[in-house]
Amino acid sequence: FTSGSVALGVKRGFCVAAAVEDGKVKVGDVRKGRVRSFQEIPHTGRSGWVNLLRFWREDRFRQLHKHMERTFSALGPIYRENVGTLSSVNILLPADVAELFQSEGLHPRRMTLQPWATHREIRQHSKGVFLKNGEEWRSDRLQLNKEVMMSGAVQRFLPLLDEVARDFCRMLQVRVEKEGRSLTMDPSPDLFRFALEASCHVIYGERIGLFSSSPSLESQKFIWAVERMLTTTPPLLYLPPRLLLCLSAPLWTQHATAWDHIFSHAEARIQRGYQRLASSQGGGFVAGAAGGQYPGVLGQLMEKGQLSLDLIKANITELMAGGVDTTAVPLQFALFELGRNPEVQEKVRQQVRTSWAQAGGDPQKALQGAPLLKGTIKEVLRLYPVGITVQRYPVKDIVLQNYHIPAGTMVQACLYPMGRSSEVFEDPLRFDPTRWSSGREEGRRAEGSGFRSLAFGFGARQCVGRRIAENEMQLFLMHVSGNSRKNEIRKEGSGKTGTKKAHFPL
Ligand code: HEM
Repeated sequence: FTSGSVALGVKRGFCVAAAVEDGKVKVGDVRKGRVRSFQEIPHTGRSGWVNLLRFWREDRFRQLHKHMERTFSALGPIYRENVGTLSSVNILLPADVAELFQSEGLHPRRMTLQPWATHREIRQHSKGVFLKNGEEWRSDRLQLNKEVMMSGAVQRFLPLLDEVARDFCRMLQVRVEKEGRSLTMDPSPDLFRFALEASCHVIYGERIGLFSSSPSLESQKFIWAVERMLTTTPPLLYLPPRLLLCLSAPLWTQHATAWDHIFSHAEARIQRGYQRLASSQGGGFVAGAAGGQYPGVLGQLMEKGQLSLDLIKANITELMAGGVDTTAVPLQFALFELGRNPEVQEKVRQQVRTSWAQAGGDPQKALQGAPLLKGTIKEVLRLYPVGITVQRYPVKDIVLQNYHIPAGTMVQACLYPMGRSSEVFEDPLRFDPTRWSSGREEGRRAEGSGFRSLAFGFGARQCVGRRIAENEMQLFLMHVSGNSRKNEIRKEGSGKTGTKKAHFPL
């Protein structure tokens, strides 16, 4: 992760919106050369199958972010790509993303992750918001928003995340004390446990004891299953899953088995949650009646009864699958960046300490008083985005970089190259959480600058777990870095892929 920033080879086109009228680009404008045609967009080769072969041969699936960065450098700020059965238009400038966002419609659509969808279909599981589209998606999504996105929901689940973050720090402190003066460790397994413990507490209202000296093997297996499911997804995206299923291809079998495991883990906990709630309410669910205690997202959805049990299961399983790697990996990068930028770490720590002292023990107030925590997370996700693209299918014709994009084309905002582009960010490789502070000049650097922080996607279809993830990560950093004067994070080792070890001295 030490590459240079993206230098764009082509100048930006002129005013994009002028040629679109009533959702259609005027044919005359295309013919007269005012707007260039779709076919003229620079591309990486016409044959999707030849490209797919190249991807396999050069192992590009694991380096897709680098491939995109290189391609933008070579072809400019927009290019087309066909790989296997998929075709996309790729963009990275905020003004273009803003244009895309304006044409996403009432039911925004992402690229379907076909292997995930095929798994649900062959096992006859319902789909959750991640895989649904249209009105079906919207009606589930509105229910979920109430439980995980709205400010009332955040207030309900924040104390649960705070409890898990504090316990994690206590466990770390005990380890530091046992080790003597300092502790050097690979934080990765602990971060995954932290993320799973936090997810289970918020989603099921249940602590699962992952910080004990003998955490359960079942939970470890769940973590492995999520990792296996995620690593087998990219190569499967470009091949028809049903064909692989017929051939019993090992890649497909591994993928489907990983999903089966994720489903059975969720199923067992949902059953337990159901029984717990039923017994606490004498057999029937009444909204808000679980003894006044917050019963977790699952309990809330069951109490309200607006979604069928089947849909609750589908959505809860997706929340669980989406909730572990997504926060554990950025936290690892946060430790890495804070470790190798001690002056930034000190600034964050100072702000956290002051805020903590003024917050009177209220974690939400403490977070609000320490905006550098939010800046740190934004900065980590800018440099190391979890999902490297956000895709949409515009519902009307649009013009990007002066090229005609017909409605229904898959357009991807490429987050990794955007985060490292010097056209979009000043000194892009510098880790600087203050660049997100309000009033900083840089905020106005690029046109459409509201569309520079896109790690959670945008609009009505943005990440539904966003508030859980942001608060979970910020509380973790608050407790690990600032709450105790003793915790100072140092980076140890020099692994190519980021943090090898974190060092916590007394
Ligand atoms: C750093 C952490 C995370 C990042 C960067 C992230 C990123 C994303 C992105 C980019 C999308 C697509 C949004 C779009 O199309 O505009 C998404 C969707 C989604 N995420 Fe996350 N996510 C994170 C954490 C989580 C967590 C903790 C959960 C569950 C608790 C979760 C559950 C979901 C679900 C269910 C969707 C589909 C939403 C829909 O289509 O309506 N994510 N996420």
